[in-house]
Formats: sequence, structure tokens, C-alpha cells
Amino acid sequence: MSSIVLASGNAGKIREIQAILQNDQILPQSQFNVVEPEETGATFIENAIIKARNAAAHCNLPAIADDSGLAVDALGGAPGVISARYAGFGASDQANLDKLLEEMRDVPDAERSARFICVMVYLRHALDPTPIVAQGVWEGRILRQAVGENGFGYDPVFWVEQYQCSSAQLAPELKNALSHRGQALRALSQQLAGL
Ligand SMILES: O=P(O)(O)OP(=O)(O)OP(=O)(O)OC[C@H]1O[C@@H](n2cnc3c(O)ncnc32)[C@H](O)[C@@H]1O
Ligand SMILES: [Mg+2]
Repeated sequence: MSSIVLASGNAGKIREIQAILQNDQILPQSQFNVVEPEETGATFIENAIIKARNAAAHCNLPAIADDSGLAVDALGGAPGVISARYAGFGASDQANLDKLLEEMRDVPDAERSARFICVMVYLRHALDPTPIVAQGVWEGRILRQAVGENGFGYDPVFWVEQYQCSSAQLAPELKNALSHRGQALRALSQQLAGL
């Protein structure tokens, strides 16, 4: 099997994806000095395709990309596709999380529902006209303060009802078993196995 380039610059995602797929042929795009493209899509799937196509073209290899984010009901689905740049272009995870807590300050407990969404795309090559696509959704609620050290991004403010803790308090294997990314990756793997 040839190598597959993983079209992400997010170390937290890369860690989770490699733990789930356990395939040493899947190589992060940083190893090929891929320049990250602008994520100009209005949807997760558009952005995932933009990232996968960019990496596949640069490396002349098949590519996998993950576009994901947090959709908060009380904010009309924000931050959504702009989750990585909610507090501005190049914003840190901490700045994005602080902005979310501020926006949610006056939202009552009963109205704090939210979900993580992940769309994974596999392109056989840059001009592949039939991308393989899989999606995962993980329901939760937005806490009033950050708690937990694991994960990345918005994990410290994402309450997981089933385990009565934040996503950042879950062991990495358990987060992968439950998460939007884990769901999407398992669905993608099944489709790839059927090719
Ligand atoms: O585009 P790449 O290079 O993959 O890295 P990115 O961090 O920019 O990734 P996205 O464009 O898909 O933006 C997704 C953002 O949504 C958030 N996010 C996605 N999945 C998450 C998770 O499992 N836990 C916490 N936050 C998550 C996190 O802040 C990400 O930066
Ligand atoms: Mg991004």
C-alpha cells in the first residue's frame, strides 16, 4: 500500500487520528512541507476537500483530511466551520475557548446544548471526482468554565453527559471511542475497506 498524506496541521487531531487508524503509512503533511490552504468553504465537507486536495496535489499521494468544529445551539450553530478562528485568524485554542465562554455567559443551563461535528474525506488523488466522505456527530453541553487537561481545542468546556465529565477529562482512548472524529474515522475505514 502506498503512503497516505494526512492533511492537517493540528497536533491534537493528528494524535487522535493516528491512534485510531494505527497505520504507519499515514503521514502528516508537515513531513512534506505542505503549505496549509485557506479554508474558504461554507461547509465542513468543502473545507475537508480543499485540505485533502491541496495535500494530495503537493505530495502526489492519496490524502485524508478532517474538517471539524463545535456547533452551539444558543449561538445559532456558531462557531461551526470557523471554530479554529472564532476569536480571529490564527487565534489560540485558549482565545477561542475564552470567547465561547464569554458569548455563553448569560445562557441558562437548560439552553447550553452543543455538538462536535467531524467530516473526514479521502481523495485517491488531487483530482479524484468521487471523494470518500464520512461524518460523525457528538452531542454535549457547554460548561461555564474549563476543566481537564486532555485533548485540545474546546474539549475543556464540552460536557459529556454519559461520563459526567468534560471531554478533556476523558482518557484519550475513551474520547476516541465516543467522539465525532472517532465515529467519522471508523465509518471512513469501513468504506475504504470495501473499495
Ligand atoms: O485544518 P487543520 O489543519 O486540520 O487544523 P484546524 O485546527 O484548523 O482544524 P479545523 O479547521 O477543522 O478547525 C476545527 C476546530 O474545531 C475544534 N475542534 C475540532 N475537533 C475538536 C475536538 O475533538 N476537541 C476539541 N475541539 C475540537 C478545534 O478548535 C479545531 O481547531
Ligand atoms: Mg483548519
